Amino acid sequence: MTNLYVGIMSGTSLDGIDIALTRFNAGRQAELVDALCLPFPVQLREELLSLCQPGDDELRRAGLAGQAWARLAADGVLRLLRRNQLAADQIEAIGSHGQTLRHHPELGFSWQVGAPALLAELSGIRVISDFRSRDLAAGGEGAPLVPAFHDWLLRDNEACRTLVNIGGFANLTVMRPGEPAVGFDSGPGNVLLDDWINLHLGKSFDSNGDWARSGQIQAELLRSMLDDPYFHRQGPKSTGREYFHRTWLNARLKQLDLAPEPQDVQATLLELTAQSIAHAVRTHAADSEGVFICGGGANNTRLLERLQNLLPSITVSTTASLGVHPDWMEAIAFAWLAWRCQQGLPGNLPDVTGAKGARVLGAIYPA
Ligand SMILES: Nc1ncnc2c1ncn2[C@@H]1O[C@H](COP(=O)(O)OP(=O)(O)OP(=O)(O)O)[C@@H](O)[C@H]1O
Ligand SMILES: CC(=O)N[C@H]1[C@@H]2OC[C@@H](O2)[C@@H](O)[C@@H]1O[C@H](C)C(=O)O
Repeated sequence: MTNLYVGIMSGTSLDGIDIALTRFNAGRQAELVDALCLPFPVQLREELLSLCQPGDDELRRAGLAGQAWARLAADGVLRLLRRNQLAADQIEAIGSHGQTLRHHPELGFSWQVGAPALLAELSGIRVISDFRSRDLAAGGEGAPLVPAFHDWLLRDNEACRTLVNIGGFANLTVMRPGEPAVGFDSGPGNVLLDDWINLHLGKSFDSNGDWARSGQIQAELLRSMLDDPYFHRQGPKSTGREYFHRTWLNARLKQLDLAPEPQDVQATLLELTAQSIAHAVRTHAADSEGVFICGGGANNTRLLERLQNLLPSITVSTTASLGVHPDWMEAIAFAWLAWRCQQGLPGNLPDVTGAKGARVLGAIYPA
């Protein structure tokens, strides 16, 4: 056994496919051997984004987009193997999340495309996929799943520690000594920020939060957004593009009869992300010795500054200070979920997702 696993994640930001080659051992260690990110070709990104909303001929288009996703992922896996001089049969399994097109825990399903059988065929490696549906079948949200990995790898037995993954959406993991971990999606992370800057400046994201920094926070708009019941609901809870989207923002601008400068809206959206995370930390993790950020949002210096400001008594840093590169945490987590499945071990935390019990997650597509 090589204990080598590949984790593949492409999240709700739709920026690209993250692939992490990882070695696990029973000593609760995850060694990141190598990783890469494959940006989506523009057409595939647009198609996947469009498939996140109801549209024409969706089933055929989703079938094709899933295959294109698998071909791109397989190229990345093979590239990673080549540059590490590894053969396919040296990899125990790939853990592939796929691309979420719909997340409806209230209806009992969460749907990811990513043609896992094709990925197994093209890579010659066993693929484990469809990680969310067993948790949903057991009455859970099917998300967030990464808290189980955070808990396995980064729990501190002496002090309360909080991890926040800021991707398209943001999720929290609170680990308090002697207690089960708490975790949930706090709300939007970068998704509204990316959409707004794309609409006004044609950029895919607001590098370092510089554009947001140039604007003025609009108090009335911020209050109206923070009033949304999602932020006040108790967990288990998870969310997605079905709920927080451009129309959600536009409805508030319209209702308040506001037409702020675009950079003021960007500043307010960044503040929404920061305040919703800070609220979740204050409510569930006020005694944390530290808040550690991972995901693409860890690169947004303005967002980190605002979080530190809103949480003056807690040190805010990134998971780099815990030895895990913030950009690869989620991909490593999906390698870990494959490792758990291979061993017949549960991948979910029922206290986090709300499932009736711990379940082995994933469907296996042999090599
Ligand atoms: N230098 C940067 N400055 C500001 N924001 C950044 C920077 N780098 C990345 N980001 C943000 O991070 C996002 C990507 O984050 P990530 O890859 O963690 O998302 P994801 O995995 O798609 O999302 P999710 O965790 O919701 O599934 C980008 O869309 C962008 O908004
Ligand atoms: C349905 C879905 O794809 N949800 C993502 C999304 O991105 C962040 C947050 O919303 C989280 O719930 C989840 O991803 C991570 C990997 C998770 O399940 O932990």
